[in-house]
Amino acid sequence: MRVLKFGGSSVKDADRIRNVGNILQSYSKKGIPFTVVFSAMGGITDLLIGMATKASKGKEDYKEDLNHFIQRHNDVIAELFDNPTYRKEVMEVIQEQHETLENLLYGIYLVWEASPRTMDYVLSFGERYSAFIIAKYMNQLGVHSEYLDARKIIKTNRVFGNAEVHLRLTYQKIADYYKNRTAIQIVTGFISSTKGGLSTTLGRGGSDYTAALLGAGLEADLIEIWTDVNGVLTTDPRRVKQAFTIPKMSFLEAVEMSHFGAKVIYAPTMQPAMDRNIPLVIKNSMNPDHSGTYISAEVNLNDHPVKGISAINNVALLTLQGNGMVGVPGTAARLFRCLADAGINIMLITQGSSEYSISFSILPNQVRKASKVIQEEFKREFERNDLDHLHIEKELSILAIIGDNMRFVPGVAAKMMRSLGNNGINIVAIAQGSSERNISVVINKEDENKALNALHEGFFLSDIKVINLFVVGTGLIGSTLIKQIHEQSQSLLEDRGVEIRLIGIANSRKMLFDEHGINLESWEDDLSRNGEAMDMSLFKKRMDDANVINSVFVDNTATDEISRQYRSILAESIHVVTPNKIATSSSYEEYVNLKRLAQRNNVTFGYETNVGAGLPVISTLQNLIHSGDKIKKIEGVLSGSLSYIFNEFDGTTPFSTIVRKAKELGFTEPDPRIDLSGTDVKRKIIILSREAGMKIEPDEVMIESFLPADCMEADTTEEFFERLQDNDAYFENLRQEAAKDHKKLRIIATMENNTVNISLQAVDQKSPFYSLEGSDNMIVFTSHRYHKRSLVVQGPGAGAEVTAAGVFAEIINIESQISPS
Ligand SMILES: NC(=O)C1=CN([C@@H]2O[C@H](COP(=O)(O)OP(=O)(O)OC[C@H]3O[C@@H](n4cnc5c(N)ncnc54)[C@H](O)[C@@H]3O)[C@@H](O)[C@H]2O)C=CC1
Ligand SMILES: N[C@@H](CC=O)C(=O)O
Repeated sequence: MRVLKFGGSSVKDADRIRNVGNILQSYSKKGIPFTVVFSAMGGITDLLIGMATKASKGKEDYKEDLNHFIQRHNDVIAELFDNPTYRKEVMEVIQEQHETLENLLYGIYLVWEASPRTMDYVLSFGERYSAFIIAKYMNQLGVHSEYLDARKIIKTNRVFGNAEVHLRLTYQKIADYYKNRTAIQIVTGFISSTKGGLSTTLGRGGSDYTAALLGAGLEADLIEIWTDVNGVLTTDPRRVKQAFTIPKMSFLEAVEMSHFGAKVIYAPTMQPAMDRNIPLVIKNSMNPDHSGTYISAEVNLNDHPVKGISAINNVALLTLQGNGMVGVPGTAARLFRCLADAGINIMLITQGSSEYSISFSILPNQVRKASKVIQEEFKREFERNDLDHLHIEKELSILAIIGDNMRFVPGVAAKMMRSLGNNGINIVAIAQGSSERNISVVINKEDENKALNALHEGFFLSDIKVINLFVVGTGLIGSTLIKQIHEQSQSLLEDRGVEIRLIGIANSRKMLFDEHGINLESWEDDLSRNGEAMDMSLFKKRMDDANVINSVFVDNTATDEISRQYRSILAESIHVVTPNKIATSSSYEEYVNLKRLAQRNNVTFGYETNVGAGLPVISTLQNLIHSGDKIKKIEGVLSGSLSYIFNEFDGTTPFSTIVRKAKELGFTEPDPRIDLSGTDVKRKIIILSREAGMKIEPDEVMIESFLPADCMEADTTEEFFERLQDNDAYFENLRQEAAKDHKKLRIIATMENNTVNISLQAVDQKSPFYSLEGSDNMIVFTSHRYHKRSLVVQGPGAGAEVTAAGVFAEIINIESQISPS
């Protein structure tokens, strides 16, 4: 025998009832013996409570609710019953019930009173209507069924509203009633009666309880709870899109999940089934082919250690602390006794072994009462300052990871903390029972979504890591980066299990957000058509509000308006990756602070492309330093554009034309004066010197300008080019002077003996810089370990493809940092 139970959502209208009818018909055809429990149609119980409450306050508009109630049922009957005989039969009975309910409510309205006893009777109408209508409908479908009012078989005490069942008597009555019955029994959920026949109700989760009682009384093989989701999910699917059905779980795991907000099953009411070891299955009436979740006593040691993650949204944490607690037996007992006496339910308790404080969480609406009873209980201790003030924190959430197998696996708690910590989520309190089936943390409510996603990714989706990008700057480097990500996204997913989602994008004019990911093909059109005006503080707010895990901010601009924001972005535990050199080459303090901030918040501050574009210059230097080497000298051609310009400058083409070409090829800065003035090289050598351990400020770099002064005085880029053209002869002269001695011109930056300088030099064939080509950079590190022969990094040091690829690589590398395993 199976017991099936359908909740209100499965029978909320005629369509849903037809759907349930099809399910039951197929069971009947397969010859599976079963009985079915029904809740009231979705929303009906609330409607009944509302109308009775209004009537008890003498409000006449209860009648509107009543009419709505009557109309909903009449409509369902009209839709379901095409057979006139059935329809007439049903309507006659229902009409009578309408009148009884109407009279009952009128009585409440007259006496201005609805006692819990009366209320239970009013509520019984909901289930009685639904089960009766469905029983008749099943007969119309040709399935021989009978309506069973559970008040005949479920007997309780007289605690109206939340009655306690006389189990033995009830089981006996169930067994007796079902003996020799051939028709399928269609039973009212939630309602019961006293031995004397007064209507009672079974409290929260009541229809599940009815199903469990029937299961136990009939010694059923299986109890099927039919709802509107595919079983118990790993977590709340409204918060975590990747949540999926847990195929199997133990009774105790189900109990833990239900305590922590999984609404699918109210496990305490399942006790009768658990006592008699009757498995349950949670299924979706809108998707009957889905196997749902099977819940039994069995614990499979091969199962994943964590089965589910649940959350209790909005709790308060109270902390009682003070020296007067240390080593004093009975403090905890007094605290929890006074709270229990006040009817305050405690959801989580934590106490450090120092015994200095006890923290516990309760619902926020109980804080005032809890505070009052604690003040009274510990009045003397507070007066004597043995206890500090009661500390109250609100706007918190409890998150719990749940699983039987956690107790066999070390490192689960560590993984939990790491997943949260890597996403900048502060843990206010931690609790783990010695059953090790549940580890709970208290966090700020505003972090709840992010935390659920971080944990879900950490425990269930370690095969796929999502990186959420916020990109500012869509010029040469920005647009090339997005193109590269688009081209590479499929293989990144397949080969590395990394999904890169572009959540926000902006240029100097517009910004656009989509938490599901901006289309990487049409982003340009979408941004210009649908984007809103760019405002960096709003961009940051949107980024904070999105509160997504593994967030990476990418600055592809050349402005300090954006780089000034890194501090606050890193402080929010958002990774920063940038080819923009302004922050790292500004004051030493800023450079150090940003690095520290990133470290403290466990995020990447990635600026490898600041020097040498896509070449591994900074990482090579960092590896030398981290492994204990000491840098004696850095010498380099650090500008890709200047390298290109001087490599091309052979007398056949004027200097200014080559500079224009360098800009067209994407080698120069957006403003080429930054390159030609030596500022870009200065920024790079500052960064390298700092990485090598030197505390250098920008004004300490000695730079020999090689540009005629009038060029630098140009107001616009175009004017700059014109003045450069006027000076073509000057540059040609410099070139010829060098060429006379078989030398080539190079801008070389040097750091040695705590001094840094940049100069235009004519180098001969013996110099490593002589044979550079294209936009080559060459950086020569001389160190304690590399003193006979230097370590050299050489290659193209500018250009959209190589630079964007360098930025891309830093983004991908963040994956290893977010990997929780
Ligand atoms: N071109 C190269 O080879 C290399 C460039 N870089 C760096 O890459 C960065 C980007 O260079 P490009 O793409 O060539 O520049 P670009 O001028 O082509 O693009 C800059 C982008 O930033 C946006 N932008 C400017 N100010 C903004 C603001 N206040 N708010 C929002 N967006 C703003 C612009 O709208 C534009 O989309 C620069 O910092 C440059 O130094 C670094 C290494 C190599
Ligand atoms: N403008 C820069 C580009 C890389 O930083 C250069 O010329 O090297």
